Amino acid sequence: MRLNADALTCQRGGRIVFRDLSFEVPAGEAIQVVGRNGAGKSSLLRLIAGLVRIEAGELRFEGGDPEAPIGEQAHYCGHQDAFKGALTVAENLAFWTAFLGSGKPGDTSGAALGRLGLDHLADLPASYLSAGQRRRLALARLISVRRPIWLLDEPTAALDQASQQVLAEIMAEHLAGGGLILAATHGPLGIPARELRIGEPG
Ligand SMILES: Nc1ncnc2c1ncn2[C@@H]1O[C@H](COP(=O)(O)OP(=O)(O)OP(=O)(O)O)[C@@H](O)[C@H]1O
Repeated sequence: MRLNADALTCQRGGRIVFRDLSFEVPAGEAIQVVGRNGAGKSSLLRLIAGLVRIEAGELRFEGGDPEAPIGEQAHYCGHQDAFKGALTVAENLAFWTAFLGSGKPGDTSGAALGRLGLDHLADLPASYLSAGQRRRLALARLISVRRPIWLLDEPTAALDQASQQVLAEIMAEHLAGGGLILAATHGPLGIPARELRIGEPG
């Protein structure tokens, strides 16, 4: 599998964010998207996820499912963690597992909660979670449903050292299993990654 971006241009609010951006991500590789504030790192991840329109250029996912949009073969973890505060931690993850996995049988959400150290909080309403716990719940989706492309926007934000280590292990396992990762971050990612710098003048 390989994600190919060819001369991508992204426009938001009538202004060009980046243009002619080309790169490729082979299976088993992580890309760290870096650049100044406003360079378009989040926009790039959202564009790959299918949440922002491609203004020009082309995005292809070789070896993926030709029938499915790339966004449906990707996990997108953005800045905002999408949960219903009144539902418990376990209920929120069960919802996302069914939704993202198209309701396929085999509930892997219990194991995912354990891996992210949330099993003792499973029955707590999500609104009671701390910032780092919320982020861990968002990341639990990555392993409760298997998708080859991971698009992670500042994934280590709010995570303590131990949780950053768990995330690094999960990412390394995903790469070892032939997955791809694009992560936008200002800090270290915790795994070997190739740098993709965007938004530089010229
Ligand atoms: N919904 C939107 N409508 C219009 N413009 C937007 C929208 N979202 C982002 N932008 C603009 O797109 C540009 C790129 O924003 P983006 O969030 O992708 O940058 P970033 O590199 O992720 O920044 P940061 O490091 O601050 O997170 C910015 O100039 C921003 O103002």
